[in-house]
Amino acid sequence: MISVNSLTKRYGAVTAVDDVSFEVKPGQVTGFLGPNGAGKSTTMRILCGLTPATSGTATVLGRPYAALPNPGRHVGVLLDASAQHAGRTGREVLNLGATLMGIDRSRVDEMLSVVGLTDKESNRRIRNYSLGMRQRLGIAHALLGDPQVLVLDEPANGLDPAGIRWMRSLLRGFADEGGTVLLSSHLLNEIERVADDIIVIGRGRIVAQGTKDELLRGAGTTVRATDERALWAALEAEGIVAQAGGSGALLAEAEPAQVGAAAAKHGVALVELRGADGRGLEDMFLELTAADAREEVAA
Ligand SMILES: Nc1ncnc2c1ncn2[C@@H]1O[C@H](COP(=O)(O)OP(=O)(O)OP(=O)(O)O)[C@@H](O)[C@H]1O
Repeated sequence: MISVNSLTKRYGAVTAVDDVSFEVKPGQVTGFLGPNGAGKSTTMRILCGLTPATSGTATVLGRPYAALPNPGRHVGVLLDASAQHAGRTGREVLNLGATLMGIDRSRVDEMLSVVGLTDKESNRRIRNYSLGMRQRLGIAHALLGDPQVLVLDEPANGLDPAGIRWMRSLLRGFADEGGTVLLSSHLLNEIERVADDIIVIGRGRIVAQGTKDELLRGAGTTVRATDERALWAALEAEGIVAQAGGSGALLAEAEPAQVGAAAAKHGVALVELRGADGRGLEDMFLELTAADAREEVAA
């Protein structure tokens, strides 16, 4: 469990994180979504004790990260895959991690195989790794201590499509076994495909949070009948507001079950009944991104 309460971080005149609160539950993948510069990394750095907050609190498993005994055994962190010593081999980095955490070195081989780094690759120096290989090594490092919580900042960066798919199934499996996952990305599509819960951040503030279904579900119901006039009348009689949705369909401001019941009550045969397309999240995210892009151009 991760808990962030009224977290604020200011760098001089810049408020990178502005009164942010959210919870990340076990057994779920929570996507932390926001355009570049939204405050994702800063929030995660505070959560992992790398940056002090200006105000507010962030706890993992009920304590600030720094107060966890042997934190690597509880929280796997990947914030910057390129932050490892470039002159060390991947295997050396993992061996060092295992020693620091007091873990048997056999776990190193296990994790190398989980992330798909071959023996030969693991013995190369990190300066010769591609970004995708660095991400894989970072994930191996995060998983090394067999933690209950994973905090991953843009882990899919640099991975090829097969790598991204692999990462998704790894995170899904981790959460299905009861693990807690906080995963950041600036790509809606990436988050949409793996997350159960989504937190959207823009300019340091949370602009939306909820389950993926809640956020992606559009308001209302698309409904179509062979007799359009009868459908209008049935909805009106039941006090359901509707508007024309194009091609004979109506967009009703009610849940599909209510709309279906209204049609049945008035003997109207339906040919289509479904929740309206959820474009709300994408529109909101594009607005955030567009506003930031405009600012950058203007600067
Ligand atoms: N050390 C720092 N000093 C000054 N400003 C900073 C510092 N770190 C971050 N910022 C600013 O805080 C804001 C949030 O940055 P942050 O890196 O948290 O965003 P992000 O959502 O992780 O972006 P990205 O997707 O590009 O990684 C930005 O305006 C950034 O310039």
